[in-house]
Amino acid sequence: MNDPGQPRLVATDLACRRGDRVLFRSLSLSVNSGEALHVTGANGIGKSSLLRIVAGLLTPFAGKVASKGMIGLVDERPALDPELPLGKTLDFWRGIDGAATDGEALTALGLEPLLDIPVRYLSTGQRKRAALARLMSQGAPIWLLDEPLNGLDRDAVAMVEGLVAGHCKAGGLAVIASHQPVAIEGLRELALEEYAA
Ligand SMILES: Nc1ncnc2c1ncn2[C@@H]1O[C@H](COP(=O)(O)OP(=O)(O)OP(=O)(O)O)[C@@H](O)[C@H]1O
Repeated sequence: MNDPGQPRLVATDLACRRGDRVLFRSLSLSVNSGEALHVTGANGIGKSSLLRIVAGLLTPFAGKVASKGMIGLVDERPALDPELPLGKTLDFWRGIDGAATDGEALTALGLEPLLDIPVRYLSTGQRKRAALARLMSQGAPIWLLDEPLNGLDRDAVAMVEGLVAGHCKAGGLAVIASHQPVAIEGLRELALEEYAA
């Protein structure tokens, strides 16, 4: 039985329709504190749509999502002002999030040498790491990560896998949509398949 004080995510009988296409139907998932779920499937199958539904950014065609704990989402659109130096835009979010772990996140993600560089000049992998730093400083127990390993080199992939594993070990939970293999102990898989009407 899950402790009522711990984060939890439950989706029941979800259906998702985009345009005139049903992407999935009767999809349920449950992720408890300490667990990570890897959502896999072909391009366009609906992984990002599922994460957006779980985050409350997209209304499901059917079904419902219940969550306990704040949700943090990292996707292809990091909310980092492209004109500002990285340090300043992370400071902006730290002011809003009010969390005190930013220094830890910067070190963990190797971002300290990049703080004076405008976000628009950062490489794909650097920008991804910056978005993860913002997520870490947010202090949300529920992490929704859409392709978090895209653009990362091998060392950075291992670093992010370690951060997610550490987050779960500390009582958080994570849902990761990724084409790439994700090496996290105990990771469960939810494989999305083509929906046949
Ligand atoms: N706003 C929209 N209106 C209509 N269709 C959309 C919209 N956004 C996405 N789609 C379609 O929904 C389908 C699923 O998209 P989604 O981004 O969820 O897939 P995905 O599994 O994350 O893909 P990828 O692996 O390529 O990132 C795609 O066919 C896409 O074209």
